[in-house]
Amino acid sequence: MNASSIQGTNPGMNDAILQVDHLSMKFGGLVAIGDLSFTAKRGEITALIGPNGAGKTTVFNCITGFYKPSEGMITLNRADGSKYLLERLPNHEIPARAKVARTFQNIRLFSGMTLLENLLVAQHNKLMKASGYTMLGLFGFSSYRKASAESIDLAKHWLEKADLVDRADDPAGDLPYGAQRRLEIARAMCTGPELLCLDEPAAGLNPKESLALNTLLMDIKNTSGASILLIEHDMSVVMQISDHVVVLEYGRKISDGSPQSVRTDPRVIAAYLGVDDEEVETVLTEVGDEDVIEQLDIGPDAAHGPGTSSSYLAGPVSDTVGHSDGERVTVSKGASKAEQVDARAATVASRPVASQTPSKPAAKVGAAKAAPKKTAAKAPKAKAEGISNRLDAPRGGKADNLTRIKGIGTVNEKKLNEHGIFHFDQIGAWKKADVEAAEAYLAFDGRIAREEWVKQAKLLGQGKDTAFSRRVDAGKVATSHASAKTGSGTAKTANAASGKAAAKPVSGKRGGGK
Ligand SMILES: Nc1ncnc2c1ncn2[C@@H]1O[C@H](COP(=O)(O)OP(=O)(O)OP(=O)(O)O)[C@@H](O)[C@H]1O
Repeated sequence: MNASSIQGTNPGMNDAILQVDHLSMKFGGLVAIGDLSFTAKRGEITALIGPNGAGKTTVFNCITGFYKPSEGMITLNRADGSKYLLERLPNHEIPARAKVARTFQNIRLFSGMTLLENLLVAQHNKLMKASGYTMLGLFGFSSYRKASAESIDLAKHWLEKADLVDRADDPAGDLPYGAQRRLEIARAMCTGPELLCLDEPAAGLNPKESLALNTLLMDIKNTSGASILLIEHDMSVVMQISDHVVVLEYGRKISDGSPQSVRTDPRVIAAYLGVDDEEVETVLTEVGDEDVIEQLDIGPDAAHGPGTSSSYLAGPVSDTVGHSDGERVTVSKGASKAEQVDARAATVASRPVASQTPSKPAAKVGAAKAAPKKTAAKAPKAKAEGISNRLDAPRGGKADNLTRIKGIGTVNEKKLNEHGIFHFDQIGAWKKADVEAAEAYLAFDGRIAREEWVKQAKLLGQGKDTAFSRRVDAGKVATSHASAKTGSGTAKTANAASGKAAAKPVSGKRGGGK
């Protein structure tokens, strides 16, 4: 036993299979994860969601040993009572000893090998051990024969579960995309995990394939004893199969609870919509969800969200974050939409009771204007006007659907339009000064460059697609446009046109998979 394994100190079943305590991960000056704590319960499906760049994959990389966290503790409680501190375990030991398996955003199968071979390769360690790490396997050593037969049985078992047994002898590369995703999960299950970590398993799947995936995941949960930690942007998957949802924004936890509670959490809605502080409540009112507006008036729900003095948020997000080694790094001001909702809720909650009239959303919009205004992120108007290729109106009276650019939601598209930006080629031609000017009024410090809007816009302007625009066009991402590829219109008219798209902001994503 070493420091990473605490065998026998915790006999019996621990309710939590995974406990993440005060996890932080920084890359240079960027805090990708900041003081994150959450628990995944044994036998449950826990979803980790959040807009692009929220830090979800980084959390997975810390759990599976790809990254060593800057701070914090990740404890894996196995069913036999042993505990593993994953941040201390060498990454090659995490699957074997802690029994954690993962899949990746991009499919990593051996495409030239058959399905069966892919599943046998996953059991390589077991077979090597049975061969005594020699060539005895080749000579029919009995322990190897037995292990080999067991491996084949296990592979067949998971091929059946994944509804792929008929294609066991086909090359993996010949499978349709959705089937390849299921094969990856089957392969991970062949390693006998207690915790299965899946990074965007539904990305790029059509509705039928999504359904097959849901069925497989529910089957794993109900019959294998494995618990699942899921990163997913497809909210139809998250809401249907998750027991518990943890929401990240800019590396901080902004909500944690049942799918229903998270779905109606104003912080989550604000984070996904990507609006700025003046618009948070306006958007919620436009969304027309009385429950959400009500919550905004009475303040955060202490049962699942951060309270006013909450440790959930680990300090102000738009602030300077201290680290144990003395280094201080800055998270861009005004970055967190969730925090803006909290600030607004606190302001509204401090109003005299008589002024709180929950049945009059219009009055609440008025009250919202009393909330603190953003300061540093808001630039002088002159700077905001400084984009070189503004137009007075869209060419031919028709704007491009800018929400096909990963990072631009309906609210920001509306703002861009208001500032004379209607077309992909305009954004594609932006120079550094234009990007800065746009960031000034969008309050997006550095995000336009990080999300590569210019590069995306160039491609889209040439009539090409990006992975994200394909997701928008396939209806996988909420958009303001009736027809994803064309048209424009304001967020308001779009909400009216697309009905539920706006009323259920959590059902879309602000960006797409990598
Ligand atoms: N190796 C790295 N070096 C520097 N920055 C990194 C690295 N890995 C991630 N980041 C940054 O950390 C932040 C979180 O990234 P991460 O990939 O974890 O987000 P995510 O929530 O998984 O996003 P997505 O939904 O787009 O996959 C981003 O700003 C990203 O650019």
